[in-house]
Amino acid sequence: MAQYRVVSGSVALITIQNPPVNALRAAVREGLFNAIKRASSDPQVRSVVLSGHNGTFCGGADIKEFGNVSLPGPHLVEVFQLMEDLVKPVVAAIEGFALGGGLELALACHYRIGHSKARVGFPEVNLGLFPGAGGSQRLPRLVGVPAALDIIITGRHVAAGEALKLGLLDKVIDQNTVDAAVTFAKSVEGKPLDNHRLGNRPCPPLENMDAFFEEAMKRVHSRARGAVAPITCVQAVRGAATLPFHKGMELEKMLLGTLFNSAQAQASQYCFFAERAGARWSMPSGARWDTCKAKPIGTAAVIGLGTMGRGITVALARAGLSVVAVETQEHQLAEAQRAVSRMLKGGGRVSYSPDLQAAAEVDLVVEAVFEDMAIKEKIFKQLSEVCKPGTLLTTNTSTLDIDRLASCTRDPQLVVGMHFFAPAHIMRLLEVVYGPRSSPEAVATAMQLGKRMGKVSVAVGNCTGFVGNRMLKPYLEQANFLLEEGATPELVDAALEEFGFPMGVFKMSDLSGLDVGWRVRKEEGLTGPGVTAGQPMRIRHSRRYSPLGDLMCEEGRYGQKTGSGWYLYDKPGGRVARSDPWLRNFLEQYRARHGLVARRISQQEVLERCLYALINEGFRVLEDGIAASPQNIDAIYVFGYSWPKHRGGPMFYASQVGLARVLEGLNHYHQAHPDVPHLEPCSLLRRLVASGSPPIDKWSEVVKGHRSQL
Ligand SMILES: CCCCCCC/C=C/C(=O)SCCNC(=O)CCNC(=O)[C@H](O)C(C)(C)COP(=O)(O)OP(=O)(O)OC[C@H]1O[C@@H](n2cnc3c(N)ncnc32)[C@H](O)[C@@H]1OP(=O)(O)O
Repeated sequence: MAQYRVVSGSVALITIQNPPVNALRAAVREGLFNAIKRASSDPQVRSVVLSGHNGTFCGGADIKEFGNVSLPGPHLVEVFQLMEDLVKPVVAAIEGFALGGGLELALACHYRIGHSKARVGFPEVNLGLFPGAGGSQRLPRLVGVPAALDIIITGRHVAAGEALKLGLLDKVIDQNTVDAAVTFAKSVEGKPLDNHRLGNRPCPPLENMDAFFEEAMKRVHSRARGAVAPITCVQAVRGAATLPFHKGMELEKMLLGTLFNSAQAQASQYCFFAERAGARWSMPSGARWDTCKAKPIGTAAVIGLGTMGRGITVALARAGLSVVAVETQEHQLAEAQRAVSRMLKGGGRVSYSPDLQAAAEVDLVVEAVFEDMAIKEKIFKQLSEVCKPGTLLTTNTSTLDIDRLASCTRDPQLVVGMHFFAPAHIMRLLEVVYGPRSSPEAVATAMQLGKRMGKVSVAVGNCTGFVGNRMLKPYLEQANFLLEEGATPELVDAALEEFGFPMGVFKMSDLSGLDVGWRVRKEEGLTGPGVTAGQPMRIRHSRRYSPLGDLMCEEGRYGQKTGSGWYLYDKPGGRVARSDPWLRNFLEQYRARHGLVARRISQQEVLERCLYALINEGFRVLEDGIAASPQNIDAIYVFGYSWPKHRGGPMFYASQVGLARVLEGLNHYHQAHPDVPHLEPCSLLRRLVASGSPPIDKWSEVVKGHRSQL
């Protein structure tokens, strides 16, 4: 786990060996501890170089170990202190990554030499923690409080060049880092080390320290959306700035104790693994990630250059593909060309054409035109004739039937959905949608392409809205029903924002445009002149329906783009939402017209109705085999719908709340609203509760049992 050998006559070279990222699990900590002791007592050794096997210094503490009540082996703090106290110089040779505990390890060394491509950082905040093995105390002493706080709070990866400027690295080199570190170690043998022991150094002084920390705390409170870890980061760094090292370490230990087994830390760490679980996809046919090969993709075409098409073009170009961007409307094409060039800052290989024929020779097409089945069918028919044999035809539809599009083509097995999220070049999620005829190779190719674009890709089955939008529907529906019953957009949004969403459902709807859902509802036959004539306004397909969104659109209130929606904006395109007296009147008149009596609605009811309805649909998605696992659903929600990471995604949240409580809540609300089928607890949820509410990683056993009885 920690290889020890003496090189160049006097240098103990200690190499951490725990692939793939050399995480500091118990055996590694033990190995390091013993290796340092050995170097200390070996008379031949006058200096030490610490490195990581296979070009990676260290990815930090082993997150998989965190669930253990008592961690075996020596504690990291103990290992690092032993290293810092060594009387022989220790040089960290940093290649690849030094993250979290890996950077803390490097900070306990006396010198740090990094490769020019190396990255360092403290991503613990993303795991609901902070650098609690000395990092919060040593980093400010090395680089100063403001830089340290920024690195610790953001969790960002710092490139070697910047780390050198900050003084975090002593040297950056392009050649073999270990060789350079060995040479350097020999050059400092026998020299005094006191100033290189960060625990001995005071923090560089900071003017207006109180004001600095007060401001930092205010900023963190406003951005953390209820997450505790960022607040603890500020408290710990303040300790470093004001306390002697050993006192700071005591504070750090106390603060880490409050986080380590907290619900938020568990949720965030669950998200870390859920993010990666999507890569191990499988299809109901048994096809899997490790048995299917992706086709090589060098060129792609994007059809339709609205907002989504432009973002997709940028994402593909940034991934190194040569892209043909097609838009039949000349004016839109010219505008898109300007916008894409701006986003790519002149880089990328993109050509533009008004003609679909330009897609003839590409390896893959992403269709991103208007959400209208007839238009998409026509395009797929044309693409099938125009493109060379073997071209993968994908669609960015957010709800429509992939199989219907596939049936318009010569090779339906080459058709999959690639559902991006706006803005497509920024949002991390990609839903890869397979229909009954999509080939495993097509899925593997889309998944691989998602990875190249840096996306969190999740393979899902074909149904209306796939996973994300299918679950969103009951959530939006509840929000509208709550307005009918007496809530305001402000009340609903406040409850959801307090829960941790960056934006409540109505602000989000104003941002994305109310007309988008209106168009989908028209397509689904839920609204439109031909549909509504002679029908009761609040019932569709024998169930409760809220026409509020349709009525708003009929008034021309599409949200931010028109200057009014659920809120009022100072101008079309304005961003600052203000309460709108018009809307209050509108809701009052609507309720009066339909004999609805407004009642007081609590934030708890808002949360339970919106979130439980969404979660209930998540169970149905699992039941139907549309998502392969709750982890996949949660990744979709965290990376596509901004579900707060510290709540772990909807299915994890349900497991934390308690499945029995969710079931009870749904039963309660369904009794109160029997005309709302989305509130009726689904059978998988009932079965899970009947099986004693197993932990989330055991749900699949109940799902399998459930499916085999279908
Ligand atoms: C004794 C404990 C005392 C408490 C001390 C508290 C203070 C210290 C805390 C920490 O150090 S927490 C950990 C901080 N480090 C991180 O957050 C880094 C996490 N890893 C990454 O960001 C990335 O993995 C990477 C290092 C940038 C590499 O990225 P890459 O894309 O190359 O690979 P991945 O697919 O992400 O990972 C490969 C494989 O490795 C698993 N893994 C990665 N890091 C860890 C880890 N720190 N612990 C355990 N496992 C890790 C990851 O899950 C992948 O596994 P598979 O999915 O392939 O099974």
